[in-house]
Order: sequence, then C-alpha cells, then structure tokens
Amino acid sequence: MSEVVLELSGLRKAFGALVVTDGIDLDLRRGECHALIGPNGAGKSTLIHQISGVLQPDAGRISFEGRDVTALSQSERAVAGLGRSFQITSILPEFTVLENVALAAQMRAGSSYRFLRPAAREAELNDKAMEALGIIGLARRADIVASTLSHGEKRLLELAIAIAGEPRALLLDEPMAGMGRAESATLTQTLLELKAAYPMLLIEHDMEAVFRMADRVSVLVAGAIVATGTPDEVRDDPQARAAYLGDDHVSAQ
Ligand SMILES: Nc1ncnc2c1ncn2[C@@H]1O[C@H](COP(=O)(O)OP(=O)(O)OP(=O)(O)O)[C@@H](O)[C@H]1O
Repeated sequence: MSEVVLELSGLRKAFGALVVTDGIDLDLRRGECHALIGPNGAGKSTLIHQISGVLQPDAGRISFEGRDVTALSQSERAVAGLGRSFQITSILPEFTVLENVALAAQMRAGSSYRFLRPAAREAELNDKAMEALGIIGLARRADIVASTLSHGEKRLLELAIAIAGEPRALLLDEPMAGMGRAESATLTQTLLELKAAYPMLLIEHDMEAVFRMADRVSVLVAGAIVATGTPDEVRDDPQARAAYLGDDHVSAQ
C-alpha cells in the first residue's frame, strides 16, 4: 500500500445541536485522487474546512505527513504543504493572471528572497508563476487581466495559485463547479496528470469527472462515511447506491 499523506481520525464537528461530521476516518495516499461524494448538505465542505483549518474540529485528529496539524492555523497548514483550491474565488480581478500567481509564489517564498535585488526577486517570482501556469496549461494567458478570463479559465487560475504555493497535497472543493462539459473534461485531464505530483482530496458533484479521476471514492451521508472503495466497488455498493448514486450516475460510466 502506498504511503499515507493525510490521515483523519474521529473528526467531529457540530454547529449547535446539528452534528455535521461525526467520527470521520479517512486517508489520502501518495499519488492518488480520493474523491468525497455525497448529497447536498452531507458535510463535505465542512470536512474540507476542518482539514484546511478554516474550522476547528470539536474532536478528532488530522495528521499530515506524519505530523499532527489539528491545532495549526490555516496559514500554518498551508506552509506545512496543504494546498487548497477554493470554492469561493481567491482571484484578484484587476491583476493579470501572472501577477495573481506571482503573488501566491511570493507568499510562499516569504522572506527567502530578501537578499535578491528587487528586479531579480521579481524575475524569480515571475519564473515560479510561469512554471505553475505552464503546469496547468494557462501560460499563454499570463498577461491577460484576470477579470476577463472565462469561468473555466478562472478555475484553472485558482489551481495555478494553489500550485504556486508548492503544496504536497491538494484539497479541491468542487473544481468543476459552473463549468461546461468541454471545460470540465479538460480540467479532468489536467488533474489526472497532476495527481502523481499532488495527491488530491476531491469534492465534486460531476460524477463523470469523479469516476474518471478517483482511485478511491468515499461516500458521505449525513456527516458519516457509509462506503469507501475503488470507483467500481462504490458503484456496486448497495448502501452507496441507495444513499447517493442514482442509476443515472452509475450507468453514465
Ligand atoms: N457555519 C455554519 N453554521 C451552521 N450550520 C452550518 C454551517 N456550515 C454548514 N452548516 C450546515 O452543515 C450542513 C453541512 O453543510 P456542508 O456545506 O458541509 O455540506 P456539503 O456536503 O458541502 O453540501 P453541498 O454539496 O451542498 O456543498 C448543512 O446542513 C449546513 O446548513
């Protein structure tokens, strides 16, 4: 079995009397895409928020690369290597694509370029940004003002921003949201090529993308995981089918 990168044990979160995630055990392994699916309101975003540090769990433990990160802040987790592509956009619309990504590279670099002259520092950050844009196939749009990008390109830019932070795992919260079929297929292919370098935990409603990309799928229903397995195993699991996977989803594959 490949190395576990991220491990959740017994994660629980309640908002008042509403228990939103309860006793969640889940792991993410090197080189894989682990998809988390479930009906609206199942607790998927709340779980991702607990992993990225937006929300503090009431109980349980989050371990990343063998280190307990449960008590770390959002930015400390990002520095530790947990990258996140936001469902809510993190793009600065008035800046160019390159500037948006260079800013993320600058945040990652912190003060490590302080000995470089400003021009050299800028060149270094732009190189890093171009590298991230190249990885996700957006380099030819580098000089475009971000607000003029298509919706699909904005989602790609968010991914480039996450990658410029040099993460060692990616948390992807509905990367295909609002995309057309063609854009979604292109992003699926890009992510498939990236998962060897960036193990990814993926929340996604687009079942075609999920079943193409995921090595394992976990089904979350009412805050609890009811099934985990390969896409084929989950597709055949009666509990998963009853809970979430309508026949449309299953036969679409
Ligand atoms: N800050 C909050 N305060 C109170 N209730 C919340 C809060 N955030 C989420 N909830 C509730 O927790 C439940 C789970 O929400 P969550 O957004 O995690 O589900 P989800 O599986 O991501 O849904 P979707 O697929 O629609 O995005 C919902 O009932 C939601 O109303």
